Amino acid sequence: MSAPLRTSDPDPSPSSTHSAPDGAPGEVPAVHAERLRKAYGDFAAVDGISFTVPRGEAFGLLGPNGAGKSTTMRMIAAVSSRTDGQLRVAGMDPQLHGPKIRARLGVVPQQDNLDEELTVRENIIMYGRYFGLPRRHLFAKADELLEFAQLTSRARSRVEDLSGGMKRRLTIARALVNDPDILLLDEPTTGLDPQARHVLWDRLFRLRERGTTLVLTTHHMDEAEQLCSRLIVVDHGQIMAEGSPAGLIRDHSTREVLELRFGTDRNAEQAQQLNDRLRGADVGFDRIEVLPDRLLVYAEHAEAALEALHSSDRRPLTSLVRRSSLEDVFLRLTGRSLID
Ligand SMILES: Nc1ncnc2c1ncn2[C@@H]1O[C@H](COP(=O)(O)OP(=O)(O)OP(=O)(O)O)[C@@H](O)[C@H]1O
Repeated sequence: MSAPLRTSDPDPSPSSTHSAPDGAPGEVPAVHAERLRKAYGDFAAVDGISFTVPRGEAFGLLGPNGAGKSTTMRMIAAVSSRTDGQLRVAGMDPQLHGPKIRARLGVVPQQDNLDEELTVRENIIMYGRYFGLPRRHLFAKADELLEFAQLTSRARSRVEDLSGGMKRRLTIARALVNDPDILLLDEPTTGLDPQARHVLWDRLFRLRERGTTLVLTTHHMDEAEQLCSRLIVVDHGQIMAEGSPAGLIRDHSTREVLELRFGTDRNAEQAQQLNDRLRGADVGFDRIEVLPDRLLVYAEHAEAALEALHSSDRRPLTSLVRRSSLEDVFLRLTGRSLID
């Protein structure tokens, strides 16, 4: 579905010639940002971030509300100008080549902006007309995309009759009408139920397999883990860490976590005593985080840590052993939870 990004793209901007910092030699990265900054008055929503997305990658911006993810996406989509730094999309400067860049992008905004008056199929066709696609091509394309989005049986339905998951799939199908090299997705599954999210992840995974570059924002760690080959963790407009989901977990957390609940009033007081006890145990203990409703014990061997506690008189009300996740990485890096 994706046409390759070519190094020979005509681009009159002298500042847009640069070598690819990542990916195969000679390949222009899908996105390249250097000390990218966006300020509103004195407030820096994006505060000097640098990253490269080689083509074909599924790249994520993971961070809490207000981290600056959407602002970054708007600059990539060439609908918002940067205050400072460099940005290239398919080798082009969004401030100089907005229309050319937009022709090669698919954009899935945070809020669905489908035309509620039109049918499902008409939404795709109308959108395709903005790109000047020929009518006959567009009809065939709409049918292909409806099938991809598993909406063929709803082609004649009005948008207002669709479920939230179906609307999201239609927004993605519509964004693919111009065969984009790069698909930008802002919070693709926020607000959807678990089943709808999995259907959507499956569709996005297929796009990734076809070579479409995916750039997505999310504050859901499971989404980042499912979809992204690499991601940046963003907070207060800055990059806290960068890597693959597995690499980030390896670098910033223990292998396992033991979650303990002693009761709301007792969690904090238990933490210090447990800390002292686990320091002396051979369980690969790192630290304890106190959350309002539970303690998180970071240890390489959480089951063994639990056993060490069972031999004491400090019995938790509930206990759970799990693998470390990106949520733990975020907590480690920022001292805060991803979901407020
Ligand atoms: N037009 C604007 N004027 C002033 N401040 C803005 C504007 N747009 C965004 N901001 C601020 O910039 C910061 C980053 O916002 P942004 O929407 O990029 O965050 P986000 O990480 O995408 O979070 P969310 O998931 O909630 O959208 C926020 O503090 C927001 O209030």
